[in-house]
Amino acid sequence: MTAHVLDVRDGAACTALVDSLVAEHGPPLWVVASAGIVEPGFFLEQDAAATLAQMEINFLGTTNLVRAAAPSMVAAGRGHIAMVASAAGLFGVAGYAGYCASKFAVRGFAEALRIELAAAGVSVTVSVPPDTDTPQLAYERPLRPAAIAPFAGSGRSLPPQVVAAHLVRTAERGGFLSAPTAQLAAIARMQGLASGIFARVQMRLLRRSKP
Ligand SMILES: NC(=O)C1=CN([C@@H]2O[C@H](COP(=O)(O)OP(=O)(O)OC[C@H]3O[C@@H](n4cnc5c(N)ncnc54)[C@H](OP(=O)(O)O)[C@@H]3O)[C@@H](O)[C@H]2O)C=CC1
Ligand SMILES: CCCCCCCCCCCCCCCC(=O)[C@@H](N)CO
Repeated sequence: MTAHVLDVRDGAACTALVDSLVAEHGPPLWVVASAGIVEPGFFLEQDAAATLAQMEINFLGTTNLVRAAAPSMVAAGRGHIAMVASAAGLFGVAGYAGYCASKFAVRGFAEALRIELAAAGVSVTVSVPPDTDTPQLAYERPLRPAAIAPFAGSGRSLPPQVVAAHLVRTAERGGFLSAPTAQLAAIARMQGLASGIFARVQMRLLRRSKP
């Protein structure tokens, strides 16, 4: 296993790294966009830099990686694109307005991209986990507004391995939302009804228009 370091805000760096990896190894079977940050705090008490940083890394960073990797996967006709959003990308959580926006953005992007790539055989899956035991959660907990902690911190936090394994399983069976707890899965199912129908309608249109 090898690791390479880059800033996902740098689209050119994402393209250069992915291009060199594709040249060496061929198109990826898996791409996981997980880089993210959280800056908790009530919106009116936060500066614009926090909103910007969360959008740039969580949302635009995700699109930079996908833009770099997807063309070779489409050409290969296979592969899984997985993105890590959040339960805060399913519903609003006070104290997380900018974070929620960035994660809703990831989910909206993925929902549309999934339709666009379906005929090419490339799957798109989004993880919407609750609190997960990582350094980010340790950073976030003391900054989470106390008034919202009874809701935002209501569930037990999951081990990252559980979240990751659920995402892989969901992608492998062609599912869209990976909601790794029963409650979140129920919420995702309720909310996704219309999106699921609209996706099928659009996939049919795209398949028909293919030369
Ligand atoms: N932990 C939680 O409770 C939850 C997390 N999530 C999401 O899961 C994803 C992973 O987070 P998690 O593992 O918890 O957090 P961590 O802080 O533990 O890890 C985040 C990773 O993102 C990287 N990263 C941050 N900024 C950039 C950047 N500009 N360019 C490249 N890499 C960057 C960090 O790299 P480095 O260390 O080098 O800065 C780090 O490896 C995030 O998108 C997060 O929002 C979703 C729901 C719950
Ligand atoms: C009837 C009530 C049912 C409620 C079920 C859902 C409860 C879970 C609330 C989840 C709050 C948001 C988690 C944000 C995780 C996250 O992205 C940050 N930890 C990032 O670091």
